This record gives sequence, C-alpha cells and structure tokens, in this order.
Amino acid sequence: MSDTSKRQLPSESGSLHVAKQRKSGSRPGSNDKHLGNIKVMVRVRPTGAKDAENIVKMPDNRTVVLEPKKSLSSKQFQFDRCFWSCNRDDPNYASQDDTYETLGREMLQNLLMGFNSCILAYGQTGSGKTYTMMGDNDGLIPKTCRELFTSTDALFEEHQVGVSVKVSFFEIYQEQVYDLLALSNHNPKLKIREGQDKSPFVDGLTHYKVESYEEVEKFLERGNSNRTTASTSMNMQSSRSHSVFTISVTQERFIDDTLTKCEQLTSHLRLVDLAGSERASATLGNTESPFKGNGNARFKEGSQINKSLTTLGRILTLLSQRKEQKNVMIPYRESALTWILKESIGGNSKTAMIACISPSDYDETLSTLRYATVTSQIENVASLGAGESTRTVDIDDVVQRYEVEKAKLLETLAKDDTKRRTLENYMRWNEEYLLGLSFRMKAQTRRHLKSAEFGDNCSAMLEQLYASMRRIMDNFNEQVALKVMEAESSLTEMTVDIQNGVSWDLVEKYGVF
Ligand SMILES: Nc1ncnc2c1ncn2[C@@H]1O[C@H](COP(=O)(O)OP(=O)(O)OP(=O)(O)O)[C@@H](O)[C@H]1O
Repeated sequence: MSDTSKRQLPSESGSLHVAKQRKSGSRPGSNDKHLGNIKVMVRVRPTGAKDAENIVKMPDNRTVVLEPKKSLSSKQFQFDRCFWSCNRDDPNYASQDDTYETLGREMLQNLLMGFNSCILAYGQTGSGKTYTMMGDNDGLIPKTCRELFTSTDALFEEHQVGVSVKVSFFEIYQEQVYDLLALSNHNPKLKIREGQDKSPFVDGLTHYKVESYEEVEKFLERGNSNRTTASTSMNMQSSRSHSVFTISVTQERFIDDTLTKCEQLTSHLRLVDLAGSERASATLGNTESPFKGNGNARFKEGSQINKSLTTLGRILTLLSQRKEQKNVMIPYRESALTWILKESIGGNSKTAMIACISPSDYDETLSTLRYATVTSQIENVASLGAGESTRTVDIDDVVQRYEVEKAKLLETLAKDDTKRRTLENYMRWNEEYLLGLSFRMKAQTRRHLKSAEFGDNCSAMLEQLYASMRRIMDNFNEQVALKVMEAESSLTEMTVDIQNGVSWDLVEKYGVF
C-alpha cells in the first residue's frame, strides 16, 4: 500500500507586493479570494550518532520510508517539496537557504501582498523543527525578518508605501498562553479572546514596533530564552511548548495629492514551532498514528499532556473532510493552540506546514507523514482586504479626533489616579497620529528629494522642503512637533515603557499631558 498525495499547487512566484498589485487596479476592499490547499513540505534531518539505519529516501521529490529489516517493504508519500538534509556532504543536501528560498520567501511575499500567512513546523522531538524555524540565526524566522526590512525599504523608495512592522512572541504550554517578550515584572499569563469580527487574539500580548533586523534579533533572543524547554532522552533541548512568533505589517500610502488620505493594509505572518508530536501519540497509550487506516480515526480527547496537539490532529482531519461533509462543526475552541490558529488552519490564510522527520524512527516518521498528508488536503481561502485588514485613514480627521480624545483623557486623568486603560488609549491614539504624520513627512521629503535628483536648483529645493515640513509642524503644538521629529525612536521607547508597566513617572518623563 502506498500513501500518495499527488497534488501540484499553483506556482505563486513573481512580483507580488502590494504596491504593484494596487497599481494594476486591485484595491484593498476588493476582496480578492485565493483558494489553495495548505502547502506541505517534508524535511529529514541529519543522521546522528544515536540513529540506527537510515530508513528515509527522497528520490524525485517523493518521500519513501523503508520498513526496518524488511528492505522490500516501503511507504511512499508525495508533497509539495522534499528537503533532504541527511548529510551535509551530499550534493542534494537541502540547506537553510534552500528552505528559505522555497518557502520563506514566498510567505514573505504573501505577507507583503496583504495576505495573512502562516508556517507550521510539525514533527517529533529532535526532528529539526526549531532548527528549521530558528536555526543558528539562519532559520526561516531570522531570514524572513532580515529580508522583510530590505523589502520595506524598497517599497518606500520605489512606491512610496510606508511600512510599519510589529512583532510578538508567545508560547502555549499546558493550555496556558505566556508572553515570551514580557519582562519579568509583568504577569506573562494571558487569555485568548475574540474580537468583534470573531477572530481570536491574545489579550494583553505585547507587540513591539521594530525598525531593523537588529531590533528583531533582540526580541528573538529574549523570547527564545524564555521558552519552556526541558531535556528528554531524545533531545537535550526539547521544546515542551508551542511557540508562535508573529510579524504584523501595516502598509500605508497616500491616495491623494494633498497627502491627507492614507490607505492602510494590515497583514500577519505567523511562524509556529510546535511541541514534539510524539506527545500526542503518547497520550493514546500507544505509538499508533491517529491517522492510520482510512484517516477517520481520532485522537482521544482530554489529554492532560498536550491537549493542543491532540485537538489539532482532530481538527486537521475534520477540515480535510470538509468538502464531502459540509456544515461540520470545527471545535477550534477546544484547545488554546487551535483557537488562536483558527484562521491559519482552514480559514483566511495562506498556510504551509513543514513536516520534520528523523531519518531512523519508523513509527514516528510514518505518523508525521500521515499527519502531513491529511493537512495537505485542507483548502484555505485567503482574502485580500477582508474584514478589518484594510481601511482608509484621513490624517486630518485623525488629528481632529485625537485632539478631542486627548481632551477627554486629560479630563479623566485630572479626576482619577493611574488608569491603565486610559493611558493605553492615549498611547494608541498617539501612535496612530504620529505614525500618520511621520509618514506624511517622509513622503513629502521624498517628493522634494526626487525633484532634486533631477539636478534642479538644490538650495531652492531645500528651502521648499524646509517650508513644507514647517507647514506640517506649524499645524500642531510644539510638543507634538518635537515628537514628530523624533517619532521613530521615541515611540518605540514609549511603547516599551508602557508595556513594561504604567506609572505616573511616564507622564512626567514624556510630559505628554
Ligand atoms: N537540517 C538540519 N541540519 C543540521 N542539523 C539539524 C537539522 N535539523 C536538526 N538538526 C539538529 O538536530 C538537533 C535537534 O533539532 P531541533 O532541536 O531543531 O529539534 P526539534 O524538532 O525542534 O525538537 P523539540 O521538539 O524537542 O524542540 C539539533 O541539534 C539541531 O541542530
């Protein structure tokens, strides 16, 4: 018998970023729908000292698993791509660059096009999930972040699209969500809630605005060192939790000549490193795959060890059968992981799974590949410009509303003591307002510099530039004008401070009231 899923997904390469897409007539809100199955790729890690015979082969982009001691018995699988990383000296060795070029780059393009996207790393302990996602600063996460900043610079230079980037990092351990970027004086235990549009989010999770890879790197270091790990007999640094690193990108560009109306598009890329999958089968009390046979078998519910993984397995099976069985209730809310990944698995997202396997563990490798087969049958519909991801912002309107809001907040604060929510509201307004202004200033500067490049009278240009910047600043009070000039650094600092704990010292420090 052979498990074979022969499916070719449409190629999605090409110039995809949102600026080009919009120029060709497609606008946010037009609800472009992209149908596509979850992409599945397999990667086999190097053979280690503890590995017995190598039972995995990858001829012609197929994955063949040989039954130990029965050389003629094998199982075959076909996915979108196989990465052979068994032996570094092998000419076919799939490096970190190869996984990025094949998977990471495309996901980054999706993100910049405005699609929500997700990569899930699945596999048993020690099969190479963390190596693939994080590596030694060369995994999918660091490489994607590095290239993101190169792309955002190009978007501004070539298309005057301003991009702001935020990152967050959390883990799910024993059904509890922990903020991996929270500092020690902050309670990191968080709850999942649903927004008005019914999409789940982690309430109180810190999101940091980042402007360079170096900044991201610091957060990755902090997050990784906070991650729950423990040694097991299989892997000395075994992750017992699922980690989710999210890159949120907001793109904006002016849609009028007076630089007043700004169009914004927000999208997220989730990079998920799941806990070792053998924990799921261990909860069954045996090593049988839940997907063995016709694929209908289900994980037992109520696993105390890793409810999230068992629920994920059940949900993947249900989703893969969605075409035949319409109106099936998908129990996303039964575990923290599946609830938070609701859109990524079977919803509005371009999603890929990288199934990591060991070269010598027959049962676990088969289990992973069957899991991957089920996943590859799931169809997602990714929409561009759906829900609250796009909006048009009138900067003058924001400024006006800001002034009203600020007056209200001042009144509340004059009457009351420290109010976290009040300050948070203030920060939200402040940030939106200043981001809009700084982007407007950048766009204005850019226009003038562009003309200057054509060899016009430079000093006249500079004067003009000065005058236009002054005009923008003159519209606002002195404090705000100063803030505009230092918007980028001060906003990051203020956000970090607010997230680290609100105190009246902040009010004094920034003198914003
Ligand atoms: N493709 C690869 N090339 C080189 N080394 C690898 C590769 N994949 C995994 N390794 C090495 O194998 C070991 C186990 O990998 P890793 O920690 O990434 O596994 P894991 O699946 O994340 O395990 P866990 O679920 O326990 O966290 C590490 O020492 C890692 O460096």
